[in-house]
Amino acid sequence: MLPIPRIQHGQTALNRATTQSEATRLHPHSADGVIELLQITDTHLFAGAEADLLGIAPWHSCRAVVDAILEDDSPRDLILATGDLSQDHSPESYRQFTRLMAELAPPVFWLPGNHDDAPVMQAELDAAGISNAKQLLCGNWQILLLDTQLRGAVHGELAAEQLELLERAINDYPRHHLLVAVHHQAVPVGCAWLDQHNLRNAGELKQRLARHRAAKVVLFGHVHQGFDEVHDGVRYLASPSTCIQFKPLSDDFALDHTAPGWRALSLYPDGRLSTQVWRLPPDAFVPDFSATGY
Ligand SMILES: Nc1ncnc2c1ncn2[C@@H]1O[C@@H]2COP(=O)(O)O[C@H]2[C@H]1O
Ligand SMILES: [Fe+2]
Repeated sequence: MLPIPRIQHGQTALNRATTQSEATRLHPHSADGVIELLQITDTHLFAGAEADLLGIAPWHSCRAVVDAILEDDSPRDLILATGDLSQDHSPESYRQFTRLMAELAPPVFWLPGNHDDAPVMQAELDAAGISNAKQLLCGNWQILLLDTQLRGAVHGELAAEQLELLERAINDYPRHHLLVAVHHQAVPVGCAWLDQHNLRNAGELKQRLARHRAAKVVLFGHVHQGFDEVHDGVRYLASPSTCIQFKPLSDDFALDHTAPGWRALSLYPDGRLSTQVWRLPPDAFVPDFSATGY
């Protein structure tokens, strides 16, 4: 009798993904080894497409973002969905997400945000054939998707096993450039109300990144605004949400008058990167402030 093939941890149903040890290998489309990726974050979807979040319907704004991405047919290698995919935690809200993502060709990888119900999320994304891989090797880059969710809290924390995953990834692939994706911000973004809801043990992340000698990028969601700063040699990047935007540099909770968006990144084999925030046209899905009160 032939042995039953053993599915290794990290293996996915994706065409272009093969597995070695715990990491999932992806092969960049481009012959020169540049990795093209998109960040989509904080979709905050409900079960119902018409449901409202502070003056806009997140399904419709996410639908418009997917349409805008589809207008540009340049090849992409992967999409990172950095949490708060659901607003109401319902299985149907995750099915709304998987149906929208199914329209985009590249494989999607994900991590949970403070709003997500991780078991429901995983069940629905698994059922839709979306990979649960959290350690990717793509060309000269390693991409890690870490879980910062602390159940019941708005702020985040990296649990011991997440820190071990990071430590192991750095030890196993010291020459790969490293992109760590998380939900919560590890550096202040300048909004006092939101910076209380940060990654509480960011120091643990920073200590480990400081030991890594190749390029280092931390990509996060949660802040519903674009962000791009370098701290101690680490590039910290965030994307606008596909729904509501928070007002930059505001001490108190306030919405911004900017349109929903996403981030595109090109990761070069030598560790450089280029990146750009894209948004829907001005005034698209900007809430009526007189109605929401913010
Ligand atoms: N009016 C508000 N004032 C303060 N916090 C809020 C308000 N509305 C929503 N929030 C919370 O702030 C959180 C920050 O981003 P989240 O998307 O995690 O979800 C948000 C809500 O949990
Ligand atoms: Fe969010």
